[in-house]
Amino acid sequence: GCGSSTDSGEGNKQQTEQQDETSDKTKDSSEDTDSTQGENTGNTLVVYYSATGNTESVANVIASATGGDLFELEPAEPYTDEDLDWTDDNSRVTKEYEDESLRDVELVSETIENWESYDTVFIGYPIWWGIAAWPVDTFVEANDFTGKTVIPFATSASSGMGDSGDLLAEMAGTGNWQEGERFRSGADESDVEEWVESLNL
Ligand SMILES: Cc1cc2nc3c(=O)[nH]c(=O)nc-3n(C[C@H](O)[C@H](O)[C@H](O)COP(=O)(O)O)c2cc1C
Repeated sequence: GCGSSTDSGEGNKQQTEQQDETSDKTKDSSEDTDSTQGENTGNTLVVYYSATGNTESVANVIASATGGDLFELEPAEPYTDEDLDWTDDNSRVTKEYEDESLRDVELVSETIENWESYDTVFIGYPIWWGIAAWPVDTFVEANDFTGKTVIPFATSASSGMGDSGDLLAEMAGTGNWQEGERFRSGADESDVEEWVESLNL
């Protein structure tokens, strides 16, 4: 079922400052990060969108392996099985694929509590038609990744990462984006763990 695990309370949207990369802001007067420091070497966040659970499984393994926090991106209007039927010319996902202007998927929440405290951000998604499932676009466009290491990951039936990571990096415009990794839909936990270890975070 769709995750109801985030009960961060609706309506506590922090202001998302939309900043162009020209502003060299050195002020950081807002020390509102509650004690997120501790246990781990760095603060890791695992953000993901998953329509049918495959990417979620990988995200869970990454979070366990890194001690990171999980955040599920939830479309305000969730995709039903019918919506996801790519064999149907009239399904929601097919229409969105064919008309880029329809891909602005509104999310339940696109801001993260204590965003400043994370220095490594994993971003996970299913591959749709060779690119990242577009619900993640909204998140990527809404946040400032300056100073963060960003590591994309994906699940797919057979396609590789393709340009999905590069396209997201372009959309973000900020952040130190890594190459990332694609896993098959039913990836073994051990494969994911090995990959995380290889990153030497
Ligand atoms: C609309 C749609 C398009 C897809 N396009 C591709 C594709 O281009 N290549 C591929 O290998 N798998 C494709 N798939 C399969 C998904 O990438 C795969 O099932 C993935 O693991 C789903 O992740 P999720 O369970 O987290 O949503 C597509 C699935 C859907 C629903």
